[in-house]
Amino acid sequence: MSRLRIIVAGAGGRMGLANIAAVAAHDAVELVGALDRAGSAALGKDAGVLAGIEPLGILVSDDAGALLDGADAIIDFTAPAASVALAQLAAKKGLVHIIGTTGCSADDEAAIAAAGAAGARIVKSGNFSPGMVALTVLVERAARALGDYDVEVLEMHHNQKVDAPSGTALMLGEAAARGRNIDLKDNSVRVRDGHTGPREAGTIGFATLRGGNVIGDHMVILAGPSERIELNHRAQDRTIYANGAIKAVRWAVGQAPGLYSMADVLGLND
Ligand SMILES: NC(=O)C1=CN([C@@H]2O[C@H](COP(=O)(O)OP(=O)(O)OC[C@H]3O[C@@H](n4cnc5c(N)ncnc54)[C@H](OP(=O)(O)O)[C@@H]3O)[C@@H](O)[C@H]2O)C=CC1
Ligand SMILES: O=C(O)C1=N[C@H](C(=O)O)C[C@H](O)C1
Repeated sequence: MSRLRIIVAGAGGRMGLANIAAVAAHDAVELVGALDRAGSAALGKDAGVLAGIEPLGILVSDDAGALLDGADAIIDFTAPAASVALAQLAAKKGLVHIIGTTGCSADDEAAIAAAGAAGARIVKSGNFSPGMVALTVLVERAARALGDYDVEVLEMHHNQKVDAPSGTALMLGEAAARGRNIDLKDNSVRVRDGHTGPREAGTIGFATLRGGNVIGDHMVILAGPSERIELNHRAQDRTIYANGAIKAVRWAVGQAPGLYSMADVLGLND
């Protein structure tokens, strides 16, 4: 079987570099293009050299339209505006679009869903690590079983991260909210400052730490009257996300157009 042809967007970014290296190392896929924004320092450079592996003969370009004609899939960990624009292109060309970008607004999410309805095969997740997706299942069950415990989600990332809470923290919050049959957006406390008063029962709290080069640490705490359960995940290498994105590409090529999650890829919604 021929290898799936992949374009990596945000090629010069932290995840772009990890995605290039992971695609180059995988037998079932091949890198056919590398994209970055107009004006990026990565433009014109060899994607393999940028990623610290052998030269691949693929130069980073800002011409998405031209590159996508020869591709089956885009792996995109960039920024919300870029992901929306790529989703619209993917819809026109019927491509697989893997979106790891976090910090999307409600309007961005609606535009991405519309691109799925219009012909793209999109897998979007705040975290592509299979371990993290498994953790969301545990969190949902624990939040259901311990219905009166206080749920707090704590995350720490590197000092260059631009959105908060992390996409993963929000996924974990959504999982806890599902376990409680409540709507996260009406029951979350995203920041605390000043004289806040006592904690409101039933809410899901978030706390955000930033520093150093932490790849991604998340903890869900369920605090009860005389005990505390801590469900922890620590990413040790961005390869875990990149390999999850490749798994999603391989799954999505066989699906009808639409918007899917990593839980769909792993068969957790069957
Ligand atoms: N779902 C998951 O598993 C994971 C998700 N992420 C998410 O992925 C995203 C990227 O993270 P990270 O790699 O650390 O960030 P970086 O800032 O290192 O990389 C982002 C890349 O996207 C490029 N970019 C920014 N804006 C645009 C645009 N409008 N058009 C095209 N390219 C653009 C940047 O170019 P330039 O630098 O030139 O501005 C850069 O190359 C974040 O949202 C992060 O939260 C990260 C890890 C895992
Ligand atoms: O920006 C990052 O680095 C990460 N972003 C994702 C998020 O917002 O949860 C996933 C991972 O935690 C790393």
